[in-house]
Parts: sequence; structure tokens; C-alpha cells
Amino acid sequence: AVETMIVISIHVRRLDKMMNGSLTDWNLSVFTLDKMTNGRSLTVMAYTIFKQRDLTKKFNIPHATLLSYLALVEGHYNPMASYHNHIHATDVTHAVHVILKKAPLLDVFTDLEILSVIFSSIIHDVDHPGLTNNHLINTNSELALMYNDESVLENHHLAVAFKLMQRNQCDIFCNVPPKIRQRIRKMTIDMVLATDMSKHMSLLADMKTMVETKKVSGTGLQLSENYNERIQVLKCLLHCADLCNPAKHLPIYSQWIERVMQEFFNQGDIERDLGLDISPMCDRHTASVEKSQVGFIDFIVQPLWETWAELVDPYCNDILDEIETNRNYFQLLSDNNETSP
Ligand SMILES: COc1ccc(-c2ccn(CCC(=O)N3C[C@@H](C)O[C@H](C)C3)n2)cc1OC1CCCC1
Ligand SMILES: [Mg+2]
Ligand SMILES: [Zn+2]
Repeated sequence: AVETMIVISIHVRRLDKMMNGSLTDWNLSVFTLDKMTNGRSLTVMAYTIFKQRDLTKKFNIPHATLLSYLALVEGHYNPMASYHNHIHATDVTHAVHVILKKAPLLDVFTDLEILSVIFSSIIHDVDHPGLTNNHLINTNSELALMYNDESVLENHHLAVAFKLMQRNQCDIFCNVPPKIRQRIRKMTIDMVLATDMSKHMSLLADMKTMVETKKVSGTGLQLSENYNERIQVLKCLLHCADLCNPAKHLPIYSQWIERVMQEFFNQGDIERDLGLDISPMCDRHTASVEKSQVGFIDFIVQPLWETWAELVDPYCNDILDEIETNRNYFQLLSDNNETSP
């Protein structure tokens, strides 16, 4: 483990220098970063963000403990999952970090909230099996049995993340007072449970309600002290980051599509072999990749990011533009697939 730390800290130093400026670059390729760091992009990204935001000092987190825990969590992401592996966690953690740097959010959240949402992004899909909640429920999996069919994956990610913290020298919150620890745990549980797609519509409805009632001042978002109002925005922040692929340049977005379809088709193959109904978009013989992405953008991603822009960041038109550009590209592809035999 010592040499791992040394190797990682070398990568961190190199990354810090090389990327200090561009770490806040929305279109940073986490795929390149992962190659450069020999598959340690999550540890390196997370550690760098903790350092840049001074979280280790603010919460008295021993560096060796942070590195051990990050390496342990990274090692518990499923390398066999083409989409839900540690690189997706790197991507979402990076997206949360960049979104938090946008002008209207500066000085809105406390250090505790920032620590919690970054921690949540790091662990939000740990030990993902590369299958959907519906599949786990329909196949009477151990996980569905354990969590009574309710946000099965998201409950599992949380349990694994907190369990790993009990390992020797891995409790990153060891110097945090019990009440504060409890608040981090509560916010993390609330945010990661909200990454379950089945909560999407109610999350979006609550955000729209906030838009109606919230007077966004000229500078940024004015949040009250009310926990439910504050956690509402943090849930949406993490959910937006989890759904940020269509907001990236096409070469990066395309790699995520390839990966998610590989995972979906793998699930479809299992369902076909089991004689089950094949889940939507999971049948490699009939799925239309382009059409699915257009639908995903039109019904989920664009409405979510548009609401986010209305509530938080009127200046995120570059992200909305990228989503529209990508949507039109796949609409064109799917039209052409229709016309040409
Ligand atoms: C690059 O493509 C995607 C990137 C991300 C998502 C997506 C949707 C919801 N989430 C949040 C997590 C979640 O709930 N799930 C459960 C299920 C929807 O599979 C998702 C993978 C994870 N993530 C979907 C994507 O494409 C799908 C396949 C064709 C159209 C939709
Ligand atoms: Mg998830
Ligand atoms: Zn995710």
C-alpha cells in the first residue's frame, strides 16, 4: 500500500501542476486522465480537488487516510462494468467540482455541504454490478432481497462506501466531531439516493417549484437555512453531474454512449438467456442507439439542465447549447438511418 501512495502522490503532483488551470475545464477528458494515471483517475482527481478546496485542512483529514480511502473506493468500482466503473465516478466528481465553481454558486454552500457533495460524487456508484435496479428486482437478486426492491443499487453504493470507511486507517472523518459526521452522512445518503432515476420526476418537479418561488438575486442563488431547501439543490447538482454526458463535446459523449450501450446490451443478453423480457434499449439486435439518445436528451437531460439553468446558473447557456448541438447531431443520424436502407 505504501508504494501505491507514493505512485499516487507522484501522479497528484504531476496532475496538480499540469492541470491546475484546466481542472476546471468542463471538457477535460477523464479517459486521457485515467490512462495517464494508470487507472487511478478517481483517486488522483478526488485528492486534487480536496487539496484545491483545502478540505483536508478544514476537516483535519490525514493525507495518508484520504489516499488510503480513495484508493480503496476506487478499487471497489467494478472494472467489468463498461460504464459504471471508476472513470464514471471520476467524471461525475469532476463535473460537481466544475459546476460548484460557477459564479452564481460561489459562497452559496458551506464547506460541509461542499465536502458532502464531492464525497457523494466519489462514492455514488461504488461496486455497481453494471445492471439496472429493474433487472436486479426482476431476477430476484441478493441485492433486491437485501433492499426490498427500493433504490437497490443506490442503497448498496452507500452501504459499501460507509463500510469501507471502517477499514484500518480509512476513516477520513476521524477528526470530525460526531454531530458533523452525522450531518455529512445524512446529506450523503439523501444525495446518493436521489441519483436513482426513479426519483428524477419528483426531483425535477421540486426544482421547478423552487424556480417559481425563488427570487434569484442578480449575483447568485439565495438559499435559506432550511435543510430541505438546501439539500434539494445539492441533490439536483449531483443528479445533473450524473447526467452530464450529453453536455460534453461529441468525442467524449460518444465514448460514454458506447460504454452505456455495452452495459445495456450485456444486460439484454442475460435477460434473453433467462427467457425474460429484454429491458428497453437493451436488445443489441433491435436497439437504435441514436434514437435512444435523442429521446434521453429530449425527455430527461434537456429539461433537467434547463431547470438547473433557470434556478441556479442563468449563465450556463454553453452547456445547454452543447446538449442541443449533440441532440441535433443524433437526430440527423437517426433520420439518415431511416432514409438510407
Ligand atoms: C451516454 O448515455 C447515457 C448516460 C447516462 C444515462 C443515465 C440515465 C439515468 N442515469 C442515472 C443513473 C440511473 O438511474 N441509471 C439507470 C438506467 C437508466 O441506466 C442508466 C445508465 C443509469 N444515467 C443514460 C444514458 O443513455 C441511456 C441509454 C440510451 C438512452 C438512455
Ligand atoms: Mg447510480
Ligand atoms: Zn452515476
